[in-house]
Amino acid sequence: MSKHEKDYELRIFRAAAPTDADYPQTAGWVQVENQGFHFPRMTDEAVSRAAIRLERDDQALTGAYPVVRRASSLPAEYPVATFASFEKTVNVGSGRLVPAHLISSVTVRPTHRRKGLLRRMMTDSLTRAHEAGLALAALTASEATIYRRFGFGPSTWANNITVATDARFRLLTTPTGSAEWVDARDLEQLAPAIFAKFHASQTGSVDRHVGIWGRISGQPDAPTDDDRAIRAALHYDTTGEIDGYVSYRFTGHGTDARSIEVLDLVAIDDNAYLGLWQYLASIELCDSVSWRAGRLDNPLSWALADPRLISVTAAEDWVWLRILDPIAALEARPYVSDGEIVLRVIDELGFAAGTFRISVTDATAHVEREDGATPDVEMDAWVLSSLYLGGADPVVLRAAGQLVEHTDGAAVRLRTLLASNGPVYGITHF
Ligand SMILES: CC(=O)SCCNC(=O)CCNC(=O)[C@H](O)C(C)(C)COP(=O)(O)OP(=O)(O)OC[C@H]1O[C@@H](n2cnc3c(N)ncnc32)[C@H](O)[C@@H]1OP(=O)(O)O
Repeated sequence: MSKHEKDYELRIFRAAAPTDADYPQTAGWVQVENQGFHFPRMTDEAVSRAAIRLERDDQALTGAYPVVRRASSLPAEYPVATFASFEKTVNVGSGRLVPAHLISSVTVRPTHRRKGLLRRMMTDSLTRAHEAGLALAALTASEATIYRRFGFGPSTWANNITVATDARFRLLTTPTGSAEWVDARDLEQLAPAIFAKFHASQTGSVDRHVGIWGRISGQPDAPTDDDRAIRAALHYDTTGEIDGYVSYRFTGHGTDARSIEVLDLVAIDDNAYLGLWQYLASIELCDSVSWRAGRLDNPLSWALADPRLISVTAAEDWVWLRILDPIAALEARPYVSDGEIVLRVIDELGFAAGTFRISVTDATAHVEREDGATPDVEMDAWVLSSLYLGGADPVVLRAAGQLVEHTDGAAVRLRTLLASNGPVYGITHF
C-alpha cells in the first residue's frame, strides 16, 4: 500500500447522461480529464455532449477524490485523477475479434502526481478486467515510458507521413471507382459502417469509441472554428457502393505551405485506399498531404511512380497491448505454421506469469500452463504483449536484451510461430 493511499477515495461509476441524477459526478470528471490534456474549459453544452458519448460507450469512469478537500479549490465532484475503461474488440488476425479492456483518459492533477494514483487506478482496473475474464487490455499512450511497468507493450505502429501531391504525383496503376464530396457532418452516421468493414479485415485494428465519429466529422464535444474547416469525400466502387472515406482540413491559409492534414482515412480494400490517395492528389491549390496514421509498409510507396514523394516525418508507437490471460489470448489468434515452444513469462502484476507450452497444429494453438517445464525463451509480460499480434520480431527483442533464449534458435522459432498472415496495423487512437 502506498503511503498516500488513505488520502484518496477511488470511485468507479458508469458515465451518466445529463438526464441522470448522478450526472454532476460525470460532468466534473469530464472537466478534469479535459484540463489534464490541456484543452480549454468546456461549456456546459460541450460537457453534456461528452457525457452522452461516454454513456453510449458504457464507459466505466474512475475518479480519485481527496479525503480532505482544500478550501476554495475546485468543486467536490471534480476528481484529482481520472481514468476510463470500456470494452471493444481487437482484430487478432484472420478477422478474429477478441474483446479487450480499453483504457483511456488517464490524468492526474500536477498537484497530486507521483503519489501512486495512476498505479492504484491501473492495478484496480486490470484486476477487474482479469476477473471478468478478458484476455487483453489495450491503450494508446501519451508517453512511451509510462505503461511498460504495467505489462503493456507496443503492438502496432504508424508513420507520420507527408506526401507531395503536386504535378509529380502519379500512380502506376489507376484505381477503379471514383470519389465524391460529402458533407463532413454526415460522416458521423456513414463512417461507422465503413470502419466496421476495415476493422473486420485488418489485423491490429481496435474498434472505435463513439467520440471518434464526432471528431472526424467536425463535431467534437467542444467544437471550434477549426472544426468547421473539416471536409470529407467518399470513395465508391464501380457498382456505386461506398468503400472508403477521407476527412481532412486545409491547413495552408496564411502560410506558404499549401497543405492538407488528413484526420481519418478508412478504406475497406486496397483499391479504395489508392483511390482515396488519387482523390487527395487531385485537390487543387494544394501541394502536400500529411497523415499521422500511415502504415509502415505503405502500399502507396509501391503504387507511386515516384515513391520519394512520401516523407516519413516521424514513427509512432500506436496501440499498446497487455495480455491478461496468456492461454486465452494465444489460443484466440490464428497461426500460419505448425510448431511448439515453451515460454516463461515474468509478470510483476501476476496476470500473465507462468510457463506455457504452445503447440500449434492446423493453424490452431493449444496452450497449457506447465510451470515445471524448461522454457525455450523467457520474457517479461510486456514483451509477450508486443509479440502477440506478430508485428514485433522476437529476434530483434533478443538483440535488444529483452528476450532471453534458453534453447539455441528459439527466438527464430518463435518468430515463425507468431508470424502474422498480413500487415499488423490500426487507425484507432483512444
Ligand atoms: C492511456 C492514456 O490515457 S495516456 C495519457 C496519460 N496521461 C498524461 O500523459 C497526462 C499528464 N500526466 C499525468 O496526468 C500523470 O503524470 C500520469 C498519469 C502520467 C502519472 O500519474 P501519477 O499518479 O503521477 O503516477 P504514479 O505516481 O502512480 O506513478 C506510477 C509509476 O509510473 C511512473 N511514472 C509516472 N508518470 C510517468 C511518466 N510521465 N513517465 C515515466 N514514468 C512515469 C512513476 O515513476 C511510477 O513508477 P514506479 O511505480 O514504477 O516507481
